[in-house]
Amino acid sequence: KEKVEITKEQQALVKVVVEAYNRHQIPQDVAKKLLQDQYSAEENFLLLTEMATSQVQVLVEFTKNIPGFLSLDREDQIALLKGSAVEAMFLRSAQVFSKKMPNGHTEVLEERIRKSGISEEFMTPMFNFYKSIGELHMVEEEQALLTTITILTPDRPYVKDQQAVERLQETILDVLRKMCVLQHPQDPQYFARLLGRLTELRTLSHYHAEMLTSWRVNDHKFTPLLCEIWDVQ
Ligand SMILES: O=C(NC1CCCCC1)[C@H](C1CCCCC1)n1c(-c2ccc(-c3nnn[nH]3)cc2)nc2ccccc21
Repeated sequence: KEKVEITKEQQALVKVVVEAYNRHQIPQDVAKKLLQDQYSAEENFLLLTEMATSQVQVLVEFTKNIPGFLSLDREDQIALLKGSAVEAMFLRSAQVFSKKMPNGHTEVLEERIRKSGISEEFMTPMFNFYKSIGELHMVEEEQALLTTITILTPDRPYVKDQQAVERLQETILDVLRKMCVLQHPQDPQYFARLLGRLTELRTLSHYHAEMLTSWRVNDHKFTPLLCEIWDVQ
């Protein structure tokens, strides 16, 4: 039985990433807001674009704390941010949805999202993903490292030096693998299941452009930042 241990520098890396991940989190208030009131499709679409815009800004700040990210080619940094923004948004949404809430609140939140204005056909894949993330009961280190692995995906469009990104991603994968073994000794497949969610996440994000245009609102207005990142308008 191999003795798995996390080295001193791996511990330091996790600390930096988790602190940055927690520091750069948009206020949890989107769930609270949704639980407080029922909004019209127009108001919900506006809320989504506001939350998504602030999350992209937060993501940019977060990546500055990923060891090695700022040493990448500057255009590659942009390509990685652009390529992972939608996945990071759904991953964050899944984490917000899976947060422990008082009895019945998750059901209300689900209902509010189902009635928010998104077209019905996307509900199943979206909630299947949210529930599959929830079932993992990820600790915050796993959430932060999984988001980092998503950002450091070498085969995003327009990335020139894929090897450099691969090296950074492998560093994170290695420490996440060890953490999973230590955190879930009874479940040797846990790390593999965690990575399997990234495949589900990529599939879900393929629907994104269609999801946006399918919102039952008269005018799909986006912020300039979202036009850049989401390739809309
Ligand atoms: O605000 C939100 N998500 C933010 C969470 C934090 C990071 C940035 C995004 C939206 C809510 C907006 C208002 C109407 C209800 C959904 N949201 C979504 C969600 C729904 C549809 C699309 C989408 N994408 N393209 N078309 N529709 C994206 C995300 N899933 C959520 C699960 C839990 C809590 C909020 C959730």
